Amino acid sequence: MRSDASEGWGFFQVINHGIPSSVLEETIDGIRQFHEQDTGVKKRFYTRDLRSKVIYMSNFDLYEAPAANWRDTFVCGVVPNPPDPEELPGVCRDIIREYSMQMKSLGITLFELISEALGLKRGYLKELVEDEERILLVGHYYPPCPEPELTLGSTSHQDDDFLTILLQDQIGGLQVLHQNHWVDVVPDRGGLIVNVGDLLQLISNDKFISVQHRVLAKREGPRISVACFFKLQYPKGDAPRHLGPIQELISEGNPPVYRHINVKEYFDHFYGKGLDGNPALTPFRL
Ligand SMILES: O=C(O)CCC(=O)C(=O)O
Ligand SMILES: [Fe+2]
Repeated sequence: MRSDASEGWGFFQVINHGIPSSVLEETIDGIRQFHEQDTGVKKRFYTRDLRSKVIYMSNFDLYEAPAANWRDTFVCGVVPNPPDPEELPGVCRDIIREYSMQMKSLGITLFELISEALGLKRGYLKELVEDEERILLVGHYYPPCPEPELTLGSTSHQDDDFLTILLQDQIGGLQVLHQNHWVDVVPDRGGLIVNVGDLLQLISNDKFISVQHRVLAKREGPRISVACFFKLQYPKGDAPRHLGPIQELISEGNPPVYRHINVKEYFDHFYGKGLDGNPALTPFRL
């Protein structure tokens, strides 16, 4: 595992993940094939309802964010309730199921390593999310852009999850903010990128930092990326689900940086503002 950690741990590249390169290539290919089908075929999956099991759309935050992004997106929740095979698009059905299984197992390993890095027992984070874990598979398609200086593939943002495992093709365009400079994440064939998200920043009390990232629009393309978001299920009903800095990480010398939040409150804030470039955790800082 390589990391860029001089400002807190926020961004890694995982190389020895054990996932066959053919699976990575077929996943990119499957998502590309989905997006390159006739509009009439894709229409069946089009919805702006983020609660749907399978979603095809452009800009989830079209009506909230200040600007639209130059990309289309396919989304499906793969854990805990994956769609029935026939609910998935035929062109990428099998590879989505295979890739999801690989992600679930890599996610467990990453949660174990991060628990240990925080000085906690290996199973700590896994137990914390047990029964509530939600993994979303998100397949982006960034078409070639005739005027890339006028727009972005994705506006600067931090992810609303614990961590995101990201697979990108060879086109490039992803950048992370490091010491106030945008740094290219150069595509590495066979490598997977791991971005720390807001929820891990919150519970680790800023030991891990949610990485700010964006995607440039490019004349070359299309660019395909597949992001797996490890998050919590959106709380249903009235029972609040609270999350705050892990007790074991708090001491007199290390006071909590965040208050305990209701997860619904965080998600409502994140989706209410869209990808507007502002950190979603700010209102929850003490
Ligand atoms: O396409 C990429 O490389 C990044 C995607 C991303 O940041 C996201 O889905 O949150
Ligand atoms: Fe992201």
